[in-house]
Amino acid sequence: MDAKRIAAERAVDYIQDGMIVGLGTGSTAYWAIQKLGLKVQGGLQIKAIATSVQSEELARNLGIPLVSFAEMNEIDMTIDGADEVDQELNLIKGGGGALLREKIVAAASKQFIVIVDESKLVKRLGTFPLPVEIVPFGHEVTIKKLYDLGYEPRLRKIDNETFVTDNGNYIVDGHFGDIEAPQELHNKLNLIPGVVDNGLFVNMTRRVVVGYQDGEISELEK
Ligand SMILES: O=C(CO)[C@H](O)[C@H](O)COP(=O)(O)O
Repeated sequence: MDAKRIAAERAVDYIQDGMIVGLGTGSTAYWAIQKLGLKVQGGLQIKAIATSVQSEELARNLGIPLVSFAEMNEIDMTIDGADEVDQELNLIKGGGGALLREKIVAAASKQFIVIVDESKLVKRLGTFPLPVEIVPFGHEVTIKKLYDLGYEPRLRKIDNETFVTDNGNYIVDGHFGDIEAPQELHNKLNLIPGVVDNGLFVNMTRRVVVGYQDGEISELEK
């Protein structure tokens, strides 16, 4: 079985009746939502809030009841993927462009479980290009300010069209080299006018479920 799927399905075992569940975005979260859908069809009583339009549609098609922040303000458990996980369980996320909603949902969650395959584990964050969500207005000057920070920002494009997030914003991707102080960098980036948020998730998760090619699973805890 796919290593991402193994991790995702293991994490879903933590979901219990009555919970409000945050649904992640991406190819690993896809498997968690699928498994959750099967459990709901089998009688599990939960309500969910999604981190993207894509995950919301998937959940709806599977019959998972959805809620919004207008109806509650705390999530019991969120399960989401990541692009990189370091030894402190800090993350880079946003490869799928959903980092802002993912961070809002993770920050509103009592527990935030991250699901990855082994390829996402790194000693230090920074090989994966860090996504930064920026507003379209003045994006040229925002990108210049990012460049001045030592970042080599590239406006994300899909099929030659500028990628637009579910929030109507743009994403830039770029390298900072090895990210030695993720919290510091996170704060610096978010202070730039025009930056909405960035893909660094520092000190947000205490549990990472890792799936391996050979079918093994491990859980990293903090
Ligand atoms: O942050 C994300 C989307 O914004 C994803 O969780 C991240 O990109 C990992 O994706 P995948 O599970 O497809 O490898």
